[in-house]
Amino acid sequence: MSLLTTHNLTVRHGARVTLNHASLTVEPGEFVGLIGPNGAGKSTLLRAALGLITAEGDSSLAKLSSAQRAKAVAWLPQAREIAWPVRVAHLVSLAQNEREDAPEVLAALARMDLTALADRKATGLSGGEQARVLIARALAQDTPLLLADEPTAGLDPAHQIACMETFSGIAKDGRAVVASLHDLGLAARHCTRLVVIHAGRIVADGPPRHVLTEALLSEVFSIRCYISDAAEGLVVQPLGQITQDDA
Ligand SMILES: Nc1ncnc2c1ncn2[C@@H]1O[C@H](COP(=O)(O)OP(=O)(O)OP(=O)(O)O)[C@@H](O)[C@H]1O
Repeated sequence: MSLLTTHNLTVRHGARVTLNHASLTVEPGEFVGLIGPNGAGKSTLLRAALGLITAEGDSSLAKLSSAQRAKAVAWLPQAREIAWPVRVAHLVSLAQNEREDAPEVLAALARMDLTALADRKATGLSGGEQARVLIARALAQDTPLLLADEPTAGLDPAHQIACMETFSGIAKDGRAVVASLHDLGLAARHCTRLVVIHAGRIVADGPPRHVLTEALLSEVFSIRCYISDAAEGLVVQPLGQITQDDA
């Protein structure tokens, strides 16, 4: 059974259409990377799919009551700053009725390399450490679906890889993750599927090898990339901007 279905999801901000008839179905086993330039509509799609902002069209999650939705989906928003001076373990345990010894809480802390920081005040951590705490809280919710808005932002390379491998593991377990991402290399290597948003529209949707072509990267991102199907997997490295002089 699909974990998320949107049909013709459309968002307007005043006269501007910021999400234009976005239709998407997410199945168990998928790790979907949402990619697109700044302002393309990635956060808008995630928030409209969750029912957090007013939208036309349908989303299977937006129809749920808040109690049903908390069981169906975990949500990691883009904002990462933690305002409450609570212990890290306590903040993560909020996803499990404040049971700090719940296996989901302990596993999430370990997965985000936070076990040694579990007794520290969350507000006293670095920006990247706070980001890992919020990812851990979303993981501890242990839902069939996780929606994450730029989960790897602010993380060092090792923790970015750990985050992507964790999400990949969730998909391999038969659940699903949809994450907006700016790092095309990480998206190419770890996602099972990429959905490209450009000016509010879904313009490509498929396996990374099919989606990440020179033509699409030029058209949507105005960049040149090195693309190689290496033994380790698909490698995509942005090389430079395409300017009007190159056209
Ligand atoms: N509350 C709002 N009022 C007016 N315009 C908005 C509002 N929220 C978003 N937008 C506009 O909607 C468009 C899509 O924004 P969105 O945040 O979805 O982009 P994004 O793809 O997530 O970008 P980024 O990569 O920069 O996070 C942008 O042009 C943005 O300015």
